[in-house]
Amino acid sequence: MQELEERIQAEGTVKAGDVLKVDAFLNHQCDVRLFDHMGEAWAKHFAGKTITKILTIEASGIGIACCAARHFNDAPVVFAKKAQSINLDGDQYTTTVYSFTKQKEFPVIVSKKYLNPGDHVLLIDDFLANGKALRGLIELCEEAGATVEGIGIAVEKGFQGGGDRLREEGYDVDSLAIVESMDPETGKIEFRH
Ligand SMILES: O=P(O)(O)OC[C@H]1O[C@H](OP(=O)(O)OP(=O)(O)O)[C@H](O)[C@@H]1O
Ligand SMILES: O=c1[nH]c(=O)c2nc[nH]c2[nH]1
Repeated sequence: MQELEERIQAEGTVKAGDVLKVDAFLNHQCDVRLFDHMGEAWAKHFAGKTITKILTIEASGIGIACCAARHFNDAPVVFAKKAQSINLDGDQYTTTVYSFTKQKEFPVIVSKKYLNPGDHVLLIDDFLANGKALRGLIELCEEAGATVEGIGIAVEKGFQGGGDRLREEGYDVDSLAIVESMDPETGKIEFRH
């Protein structure tokens, strides 16, 4: 998606440790017009698939998933929580996920009320790196007996391999920008096309 690639080139910075910082528009300050265009692009890619639910993981996927939902017949958005809470009641699907930016394991929890065997799920997230977050979400869908229809990602870091492993397994992964290489010394960012 040209618009997203241009924003990454203009406003993204490359940090040590394979970190791309795009918090000016994607995952701290949020450009909702861009999010809307991203939703439009996923709706085009996944046209023909019936999506009954959008599933994401807190925190950064939530805003993007909500904007995307407007392009999928206002499908309900469920976000997996990364902490137990007194506000979480009843039966839950749970697993654990290693967080890339926080560098520790988190529980990943969805109430059984909000993910059902009949659901056809679109997974949405801001970043795909090693694929740990998506593995967690896929596991929750498997526990629930829900079908994963596709995966929409804003920025995939292709060199970390998580996306290609999922594609090899047959998942339809639509990443709107795939970073092929990035250099913290020069700041150079190259995309896969
Ligand atoms: O493919 P992976 O290696 O799993 O990396 C991608 C995940 O990493 C980030 O989550 P993180 O917990 O780091 O931060 P967040 O709270 O901003 O969502 C991002 O939002 C994705 O969910
Ligand atoms: O802001 C972010 N930058 C990254 O490089 C990254 N990888 C996973 N999650 C990420 N979030």
